[in-house]
Amino acid sequence: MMKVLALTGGIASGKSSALDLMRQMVPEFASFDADASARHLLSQTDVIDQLACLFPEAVVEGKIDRSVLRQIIFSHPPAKQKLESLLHPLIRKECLASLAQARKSGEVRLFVADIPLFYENQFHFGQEYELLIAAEPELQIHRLQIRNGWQRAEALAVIEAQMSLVDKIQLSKSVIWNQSGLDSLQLQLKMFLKHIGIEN
Ligand SMILES: CC(C)(COP(=O)(O)OP(=O)(O)OC[C@H]1O[C@@H](n2cnc3c(N)ncnc32)[C@H](O)[C@@H]1O)[C@@H](O)C(=O)NCCC(=O)NCCS
Ligand SMILES: Nc1ncnc2c1ncn2[C@@H]1O[C@H](COP(=O)(O)OP(=O)(O)OP(=O)(O)O)[C@@H](O)[C@H]1O
Repeated sequence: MMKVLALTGGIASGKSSALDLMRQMVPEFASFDADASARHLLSQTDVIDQLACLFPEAVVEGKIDRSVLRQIIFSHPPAKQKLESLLHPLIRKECLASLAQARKSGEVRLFVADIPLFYENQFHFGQEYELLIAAEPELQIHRLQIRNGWQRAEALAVIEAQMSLVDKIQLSKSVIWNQSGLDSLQLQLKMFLKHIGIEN
């Protein structure tokens, strides 16, 4: 029987790292990545055409400049809402299609959807389990400075636009603290998977 898990957490909390580890730990594994879905959608002509009307400065030579778009939406809440109204229904559709495909294959033991805004948007897709990857804001900022080369203010703009860690912890059924090394993350994931009946 396939288990369906929603994986969430703030920016740079370690969701992709957790997803990669689970992929290595569980042989019959399938996943959906909402950020990858958004990137794919932003390369489609019909979406680019709509964004060219909404945010002309974010379209350069017929392509979306994601860095410009990020600066627009995180400094202007109504712009963020417009982008989300366009993309979220499409991301949701892709998530449901990916889940349906995993079910149909009959070979998947664990399906994980990495949904950064799972709690902000009440992005329910038929998940049976929810797992929050938690890291404190100072560590998120540090990781973004290193991984993305961002300034502190750029990182803070995104973190402040997301639900606070405390609020997410209150909503979440399971939490993994990702504040030390990958070994600790892997160990906690192993325990979580055992808890939901997936031995590895
Ligand atoms: C703003 C965009 C163009 C920035 O692209 P970029 O390549 O710099 O970032 P990437 O897509 O890898 O996202 C990184 C992280 O930013 C955060 N983030 C992205 N969009 C949002 C948002 N609308 N609200 C709050 N945080 C967000 C998430 O933590 C995400 O994991 C892009 O994130 C986007 O298209 N966002 C809108 C779609 C969306 O809401 N995605 C989240 C899916 S649930
Ligand atoms: N336990 C850890 N130990 C050391 N580095 C880590 C750990 N977890 C994550 N990182 C690093 O922190 C950064 C963010 O991690 P990751 O990309 O997994 O987060 P994310 O939540 O998927 O990010 P985003 O929301 O931006 O897509 C990466 O550079 C990753 O290598």
